[in-house]
Amino acid sequence: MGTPEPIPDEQVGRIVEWRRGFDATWLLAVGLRTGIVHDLAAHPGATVAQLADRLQLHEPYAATWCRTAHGLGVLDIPDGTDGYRLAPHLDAILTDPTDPRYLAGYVLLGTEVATRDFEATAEAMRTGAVTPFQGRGDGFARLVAEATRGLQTMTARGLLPKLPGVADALAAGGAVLEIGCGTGTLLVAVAERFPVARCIGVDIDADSLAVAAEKVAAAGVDGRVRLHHGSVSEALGGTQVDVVVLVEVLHEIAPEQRPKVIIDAAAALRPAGWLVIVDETYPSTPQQAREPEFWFPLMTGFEELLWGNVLPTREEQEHLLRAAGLTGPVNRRLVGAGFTVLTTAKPG
Ligand SMILES: C[S@@+](CC[C@H](N)C(=O)[O-])C[C@H]1O[C@@H](n2cnc3c(N)ncnc32)[C@H](O)[C@@H]1O
Repeated sequence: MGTPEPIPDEQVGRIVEWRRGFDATWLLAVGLRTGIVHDLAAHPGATVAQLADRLQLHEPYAATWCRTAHGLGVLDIPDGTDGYRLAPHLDAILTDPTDPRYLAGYVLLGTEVATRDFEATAEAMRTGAVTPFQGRGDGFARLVAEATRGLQTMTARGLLPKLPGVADALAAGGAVLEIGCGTGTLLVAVAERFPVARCIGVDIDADSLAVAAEKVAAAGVDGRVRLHHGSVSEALGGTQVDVVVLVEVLHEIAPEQRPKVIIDAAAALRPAGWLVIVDETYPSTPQQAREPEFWFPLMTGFEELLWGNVLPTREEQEHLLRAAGLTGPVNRRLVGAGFTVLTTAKPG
């Protein structure tokens, strides 16, 4: 027996629910841009009048924002008060960039970037026009870095140090190569966590690398973090590293360039070194497109259509590893909203 056909009102309900998600995303963005979210994190229980006064807001608008946010479950009303506080955990998720669940950047990437890309999408559907990542400027690069910040934190703090041998190697002055290092958040986190480790970041986006250079200098780790604009083979010139990591990068690499990038990554690894890929896996079949684990990558594929991105399927990911001589076991697990973590050690 297949799934029963939905009745018309169920279909109406689904569309209204999607539309509510659109408004909820904008409500969060407005709350972040105006400072309401941060103010409530700092002053739980604030009244509308206090918020309006502190943030110089039009009070009736602030009241509507709070009433709506309360209705959506973004805010709670502490018992016996007429004030508001953020619902549990939303202070960390929306205001703490060091939290692995931080999502404010992702919300703002939706309203600042996806909204504009979607405006151009109907026309692009006819032309196939692309506005690539590279060349969108440093504001875009910074926003992407904020959107992926939780993943970078999770990778630097939780994932890399737990791979067999990696923490010891880095603590003893070993090296990490990040391909597609963007604005350098992960490199700085690794360099700070392992005070004698060496880090190499490679990217093809000059704007991102300029921001990365600022962050690396500000963190005082510029003696151990080297940034390179161009290819991995040029950056390494034959030296080998203990770990190669790519976070939200494989799907950003043009499909025809992927085999060389992964071959270069494998060549850069010392024997028994680890390749770590944190990315999104596109459904291979129409049936998979309806499975929850593929919903997030499915949306990314649509949202990043204009960036020229084509998300890899599981089969493509595995073929790339095998074709690069990475023939050992591939560990695959799903994290967060729909990210795939692939880890494999280079044969010894
Ligand atoms: C979504 S960003 C991720 C940046 C960073 N890893 C992060 O998590 O924020 C993807 C990055 O991959 C870079 N990239 C795309 N193709 C590349 C290639 N062939 N070699 C190196 N970097 C590449 C882009 O320029 C961009 O900085």
